[in-house]
Amino acid sequence: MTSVIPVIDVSELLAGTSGKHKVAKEIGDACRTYGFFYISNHGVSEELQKKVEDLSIKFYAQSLEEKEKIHMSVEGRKRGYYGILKERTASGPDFREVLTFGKDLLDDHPYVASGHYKPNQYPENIEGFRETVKEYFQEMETLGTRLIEAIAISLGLDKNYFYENYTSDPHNVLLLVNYPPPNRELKEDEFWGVGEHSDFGFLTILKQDMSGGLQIKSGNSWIDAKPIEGTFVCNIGDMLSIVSGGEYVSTAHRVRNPANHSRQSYPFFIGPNFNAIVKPFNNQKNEAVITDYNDELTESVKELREKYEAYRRNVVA
Ligand SMILES: O=C(O)CCC(=O)C(=O)O
Ligand SMILES: [Fe+2]
Repeated sequence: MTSVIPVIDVSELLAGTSGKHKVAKEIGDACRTYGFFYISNHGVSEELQKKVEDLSIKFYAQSLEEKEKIHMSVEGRKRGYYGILKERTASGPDFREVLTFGKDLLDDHPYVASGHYKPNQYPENIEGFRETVKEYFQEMETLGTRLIEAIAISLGLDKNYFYENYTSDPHNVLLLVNYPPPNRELKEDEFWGVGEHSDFGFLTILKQDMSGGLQIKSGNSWIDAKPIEGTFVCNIGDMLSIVSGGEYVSTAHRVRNPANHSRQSYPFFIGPNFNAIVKPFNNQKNEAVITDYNDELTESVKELREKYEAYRRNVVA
């Protein structure tokens, strides 16, 4: 692997013009070689990105007490804030703090009704936060849909393969992440902002600020995924690698804030529907193994899955 992660201009893909197949091919090549690529001309306005950044900076500048008012554990929400060194990767606790948001599902969605899926928590003391984050989430979903279509095409599949099999009701998550500058005296620079890991979903679309610090694994060495103005960094997650039969790689990456000020990044993770069974598109043998596993599901999960299928049929109909 060379140290050049490609920058792919996706304007023709978004416009649906004749160059879109070339874009799909470039994406496919990058997915096989690096599992990472940058996208430019992605259509998400600088103004909206700046609004998200300003709000996120405002949120993190608050006291811990204020931030913990929307802690993830509030009413078992699983969405909201968690603090520095509270999350772990293989190298140890991560030196970053995180705000997480999922999709706002309707109250009659079975996962909401059953209590498995809790509503988002927004910092209501910061004006415009809810609206802006929702708008950004929506933009990321739309952009992600186009990229996933291109990935399907690049694998020789129908453009709608992922939508039909996996992403009609996708489990997407947006993080607003703050990496404070490590304090040398406290030896905080011995921690990773986020240690070596791969993403577990389908595709991640990341907006990083200009601080730097993101690295991706290449054999036994690491290459910098430097910030490039006007681009997002995209990477393949474990589940999409599985669907591709291992053809597309889910590459390990890590971050340490090199700046003497906070680094911010906003990853948007695209994952399959909650009840999806992820399997290689071209491997029947694996499919059989995974179907056996299905028999081991507990009765309560089976029941929930059936309710969900019924709900999906209704929503789609
Ligand atoms: O902050 C970044 O640049 C990357 C974050 C990341 O890899 C993750 O949250 O999974
Ligand atoms: Fe990651």
